[in-house]
Amino acid sequence: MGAIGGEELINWEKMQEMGNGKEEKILVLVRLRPLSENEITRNEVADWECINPTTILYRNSLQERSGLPTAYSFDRVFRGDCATREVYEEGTKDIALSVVGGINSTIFAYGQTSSGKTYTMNGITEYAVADIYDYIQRHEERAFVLKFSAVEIYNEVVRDLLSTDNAPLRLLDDPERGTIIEKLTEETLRDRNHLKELLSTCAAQRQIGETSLNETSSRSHQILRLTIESSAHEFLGKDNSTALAASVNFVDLAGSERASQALSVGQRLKEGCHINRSLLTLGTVIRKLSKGRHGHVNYRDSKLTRILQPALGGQCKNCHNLYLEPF
Ligand SMILES: Nc1ncnc2c1ncn2[C@@H]1O[C@H](COP(=O)(O)OP(=O)(O)OP(=O)(O)O)[C@@H](O)[C@H]1O
Repeated sequence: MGAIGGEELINWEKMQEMGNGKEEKILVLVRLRPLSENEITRNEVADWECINPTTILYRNSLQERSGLPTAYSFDRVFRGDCATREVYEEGTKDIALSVVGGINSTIFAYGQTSSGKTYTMNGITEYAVADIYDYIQRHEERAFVLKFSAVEIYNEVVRDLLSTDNAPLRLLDDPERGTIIEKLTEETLRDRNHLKELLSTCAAQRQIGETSLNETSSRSHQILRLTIESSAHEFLGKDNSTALAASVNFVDLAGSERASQALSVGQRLKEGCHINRSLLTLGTVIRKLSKGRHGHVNYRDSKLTRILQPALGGQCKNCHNLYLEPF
């Protein structure tokens, strides 16, 4: 992504180009996690190393027959000692903020259990919300309405994270809007503190399981959706309508560990199967979309991809997505 110009948080020309499909719409970033205190105590060493801003090296010589490290390239890679602020500023800010310009966007965190997905997404969501509100404050010429909803998908069951009612929610097909979630709470936000309160509610409600890899592992996918509608206060004529509406999704995916590695049995194994199947579907959908969306895209194979279909490009012209992959 290019630099953001001057005072503006948004580079409008760039947004227009993205909306017109002239620019890359899927970016993949990798963030390495620093070793935890436990890992340091066990004398573990990191297998991965960033050698430049777009390349990481895998050097686990035990598993490499050739003994040579393998290099992998991504749109951007971040070292273990970089702050979340840096990941946000350099990798995700433009994408999160494209929502105020009327462009749908989605930021996913994908990776193995305990790789730092929730840590990274919490920080990115917080910075994005602060920037969006700062932008709104500086644009008094427009009227903004912000709406927020949040769901988790656990074992292919969808639940409302803003409701104390734990009942599963149904997905319905709307001919205009694609998949919609029946009876989902959508809060109209009063101010940024209201959103902070709702984010705390979501964190408390999210299904937490315990695995042998991470004591507070998230075994569900979480989708936080912020929808922003805006229009100019001044009427510019019906042919010059400036009304904009778009959503940004912050998606913290469940951990993708192998069943054998996590010593999973019973409920944990069932969770792992659902998680891996939905991640596989998401991967297939993203791969097909990145190749130009020819032929059938299997959104319907999991609840995760059904819910994200409008944002991923199933129904919209203006979409922009980021795949953030902590190792
Ligand atoms: N960049 C980082 N710097 C410091 N600590 C980190 C970083 N990333 C993650 N951690 C810590 O590592 C632990 C695991 O992180 P986190 O819970 O975010 O992983 P996760 O990928 O979301 O795991 P799961 O899929 O099981 O929910 C947490 O204690 C978190 O505070």
